[in-house]
Amino acid sequence: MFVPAIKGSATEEQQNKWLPLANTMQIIGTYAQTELGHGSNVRGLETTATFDPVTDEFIIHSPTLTSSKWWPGGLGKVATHAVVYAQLITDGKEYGVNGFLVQIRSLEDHFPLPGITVGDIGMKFGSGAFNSMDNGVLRFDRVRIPRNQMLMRVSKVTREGKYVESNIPKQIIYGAMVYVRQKIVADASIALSRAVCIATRYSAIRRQFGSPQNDQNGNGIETQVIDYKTQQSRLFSLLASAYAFRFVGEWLKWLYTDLIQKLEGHDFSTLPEVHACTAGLKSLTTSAAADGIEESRKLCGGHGYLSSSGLPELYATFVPACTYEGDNVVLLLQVSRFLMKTISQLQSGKKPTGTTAYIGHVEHLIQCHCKVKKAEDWLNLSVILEAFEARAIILLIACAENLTKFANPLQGFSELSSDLAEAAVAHCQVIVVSKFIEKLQQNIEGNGVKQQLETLCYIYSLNLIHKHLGDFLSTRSITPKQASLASDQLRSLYAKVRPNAIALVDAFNYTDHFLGSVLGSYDGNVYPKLYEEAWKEPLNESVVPDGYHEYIRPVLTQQLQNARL
Ligand SMILES: Cc1cc2nc3c(=O)[nH]c(=O)nc-3n(C[C@H](O)[C@H](O)[C@H](O)COP(=O)(O)OP(=O)(O)OC[C@H]3O[C@@H](n4cnc5c(N)ncnc54)[C@H](O)[C@@H]3O)c2cc1C
Repeated sequence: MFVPAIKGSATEEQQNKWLPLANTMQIIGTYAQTELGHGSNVRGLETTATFDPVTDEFIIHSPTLTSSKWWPGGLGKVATHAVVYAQLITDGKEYGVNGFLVQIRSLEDHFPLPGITVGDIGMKFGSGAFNSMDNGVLRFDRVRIPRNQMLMRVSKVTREGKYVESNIPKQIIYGAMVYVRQKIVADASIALSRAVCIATRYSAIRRQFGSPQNDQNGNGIETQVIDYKTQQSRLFSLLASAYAFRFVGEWLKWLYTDLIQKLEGHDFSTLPEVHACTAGLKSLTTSAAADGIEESRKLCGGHGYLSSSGLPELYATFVPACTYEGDNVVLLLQVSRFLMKTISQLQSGKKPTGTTAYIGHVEHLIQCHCKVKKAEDWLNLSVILEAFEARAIILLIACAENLTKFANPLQGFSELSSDLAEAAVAHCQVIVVSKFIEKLQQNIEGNGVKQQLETLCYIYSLNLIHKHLGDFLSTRSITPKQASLASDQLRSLYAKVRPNAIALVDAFNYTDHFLGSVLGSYDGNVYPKLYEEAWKEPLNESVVPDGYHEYIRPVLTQQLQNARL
C-alpha cells in the first residue's frame, strides 16, 4: 500500500523522488492510516499535521492515546518510512485528512527518530499465519517534516500556508484502492481454490460406511465421501465459486488497466463505477472465500483440524482480508450508496453504464417473468442472468422507495442499512454471474473444457438461488415451483461434475509445496503421510515427556497412596 499510495496521491516530482527509493528497497515503507480509535471512519482520524510557515514544515502530532497509529503492516520492526494520514491544519483551519511522507527510523542504525515511538502490536489470530508480519503502533511527539513531504497531487499547501485544491478530482486516489482491492479479489480466488483442492482430493480418498457393492454382512469397500450428495453439494458449490472468482478476478485486472489508461487521458467518468465495483467484489469474494475455507476444513472431518492439513493456517492467514482494506460490511454500504445514486439519476435520464447497465432496463426487469417450466430450462445462461438482474433491481428499487419515507437520507441509510447491504450483495452477484457467462463466450481450448466450465457456471448460479431463495421468492423473480426445479437441476449438475472433480482441482496446477497439506497431496497418499507427520511433532522427541517427574508422577503416586489408605 505504500507504493500505490505514493503513485495515487503524490505529484510527479514527488513520485520521481520516492518511488525509486522504495522500489529498490533503499527505504522500506508502511501505510499508516488506521488508529487505535478509528479505522473505517477515516474522517475521524485524530493525528494532526499542522503547517508552520516560519520553518516551512509540517508538525506531525498524536494528540491522544486513541490517535496512535495501529495496525500498519511492517511498521513494528522493519519500516523506515511511512505514508501517514493526518488532519491537515494550516492558518488555524482544518482541511481534512491528507497523506504525508514521514521518516520514522534512522537509515544509519534503524533507531526511531526523535519524537517517534514505535513498536509491534502483539500476537494475532492463529499460532502462525499473520504473526510473521510486524503490524505496528506509532506515535508522534511534534515531529517536523519538510512541507514538500505532504502528498500534493490533489491538494497542496503553498509556501505562504495557503491550502489549494488542484483541478484533478479527489477520487483519483481511488485508483490506488482499486489496484489493491483487485489484487485482494485475486488472492481470494487463490485461497479458496487451495482449500477446495485439498478438500476435493481428500474427499476422493476418505471412505466412510458401507456401499451398495457390500455383501450382506456389510463387508467390502466403503463409500468414498465425495460420493455422498451432501458432500457434493457443499464441495462442488465451493469449486464453482473458486472458478467464478478466478474469472471475475481476471476481468478486474483488465478493468484496472483500462481505468489507468482512462485516467492518464484525464477521463475520470468511470472512476465511481469502477471503485464501487472493486469495493463490492472485494467484500463478496473475501467473505465467501473465508467461509469456504472453513467449510473445506469441515469437509475434511477431524483431520481437517490438524495443522498438517494446511487448512487452519490458510484460514488464519486469509480471514483478515474480510477486514483490512475496508471492513466488508462498510464496503457494501458504500456500494449501496453508489447504487442509490445511480437509481436516483435514472429520472434525470442518466444512463447507467458498465456493471450497472442492467439498472437502465428497470421497466423490463420488473415486469419480466422467469420462463423456466422444467428442470432442464434452467440450463440457459440468459434465463439465469435475467433472474439475478430482476432480483437485484427489485431489491434496489425497494430500498430507494423506502429511503424516501424517512425524514432525511442520513436517518434512512442508517435504519435501512441491512437491506441496503443485502441489495449490494445481490448487485455484486449479478457482476460475478455475468462475468462467468462472458468468460464462456470466449474461445476456450481443450476438449470438453468449456462444457465443464458451463456446468460450474450453472452450479455457481443455481446454488446462489438456493442460498438466497427468500430474496428470489419475495422479489417474485422466480416462483416456488421454479425454485424446486432449480434444486432438481443442481442434483444432476453435481453428478456431471463428480467424474471430473479431481481434474478440475488438478487444473489449478498447485504444487504440493504450495498447498502445504498432507490431505491434499497430488499422489493421494494421505494416511502414510499423516502418520509420518505426527512423528515429526517435537512432543514425540522424548517417549516420557519432560514434565513427567514434576507433574504427572506426583499426581499418580498421590492417587496410589490415597487408594492404599
Ligand atoms: C491483518 C490486518 C492488517 C492491517 N494492515 C493495515 C495497514 O497496513 N495500514 C493501516 O492503516 N491499517 C491496517 N489495518 C487496519 C484495517 O484497515 C482496519 O482494521 C479496517 O479498515 C477496519 O476498520 P476498524 O478496525 O476501525 O473496524 P471498525 O470500523 O471498528 O469495525 C467494527 C465493526 O463495526 C462495523 N461498522 C463500522 N462502521 C460501520 C457503519 N458505518 N455501518 C455499519 N457497521 C459499521 C463493522 O462492520 C464491524 O463489524 C489492518 C488490519 C488487519 C486486521
